[in-house]
Amino acid sequence: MGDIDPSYIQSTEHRPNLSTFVQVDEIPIIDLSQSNQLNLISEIGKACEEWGFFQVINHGVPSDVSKKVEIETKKFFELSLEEKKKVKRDAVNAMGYHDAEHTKNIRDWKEVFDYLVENTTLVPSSHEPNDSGLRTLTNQWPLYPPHFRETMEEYAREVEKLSYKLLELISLSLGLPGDKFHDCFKNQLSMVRLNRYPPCPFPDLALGVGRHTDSSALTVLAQDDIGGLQVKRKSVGDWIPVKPTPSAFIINVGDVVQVWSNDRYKSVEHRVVVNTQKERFSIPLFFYPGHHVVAKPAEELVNDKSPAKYKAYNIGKFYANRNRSDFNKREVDNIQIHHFRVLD
Ligand SMILES: O=C(O)CCC(=O)C(=O)O
Ligand SMILES: [Fe+2]
Repeated sequence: MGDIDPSYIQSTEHRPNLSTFVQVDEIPIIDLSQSNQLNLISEIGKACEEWGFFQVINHGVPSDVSKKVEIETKKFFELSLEEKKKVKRDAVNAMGYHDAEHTKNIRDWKEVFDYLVENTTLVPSSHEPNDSGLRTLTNQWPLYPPHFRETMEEYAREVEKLSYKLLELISLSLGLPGDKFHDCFKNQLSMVRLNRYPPCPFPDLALGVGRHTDSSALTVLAQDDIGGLQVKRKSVGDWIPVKPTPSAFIINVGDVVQVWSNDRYKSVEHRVVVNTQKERFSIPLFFYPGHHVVAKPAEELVNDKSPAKYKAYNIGKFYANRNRSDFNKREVDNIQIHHFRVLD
């Protein structure tokens, strides 16, 4: 079996307890096709408040589009490493193939392919606060498999529609206008990530993705039937596996919604455990505002009794800061939204 590369090893307190790994279905499942809109909004609000996570069914994304994406994803990862590395991500272009992702400076047991929902978008040239320059970020598309690009673009368009719908429902559930945040997604930095978690001989030491919150506004995740995603239960702090539900999407509140909602909805920690037997695929779309957006608690939710819990921060700078940190292992902690928290 050999030894594990030390860069993958989680510190003792963050290793998964595999003996208690049971599939329970506690994360709410919400039917988006229900005709009672008020009920739907209230189910979404409750799930966001209690869990920060829920699954949606009858969501409108055509099943053939999802199926095609699964097939193309598998075909891409089956290519030789040499072929995949023709579209590898580097320090300048954050999009493409990558097999050395780090979460909290520990290497994840996975390989990924990232692409932007808008094929070209603008990001700050650097994370430096005084640098107001912008640069263009463009997707890298592999030559093989031949239908990869069109399949991925079609998928992104469909899941983007669902993301806008969820954003509207979440806004309404906070008592805000449905279109409150719509314009924040002009020039969006949203990205789709194809994740492949290979079987791992050391599932007790490594994680597919270490514990983290998503820095998006919200995340719309498709997973296969293997399982491995775990969510930290808000009330108790233990790790709850998200049982795969056929053709459902898993939705989670990201850091931006936590800030917009002034902490009513929390961006909840999650992680992925791996197993010795089976590879697993998952596909999140991180629905992410444009670089120009200044994130701060919605003014309707702030008053004398409930003052703003966050200082305003620029989405583009946050993104630029994060993107330099997951490419290489760094000695300092990544930027997090709690750095913008107003101290009580
Ligand atoms: O693979 C999964 O189920 C979740 C992946 C994840 O949390 C992420 O990529 O941010
Ligand atoms: Fe995540």
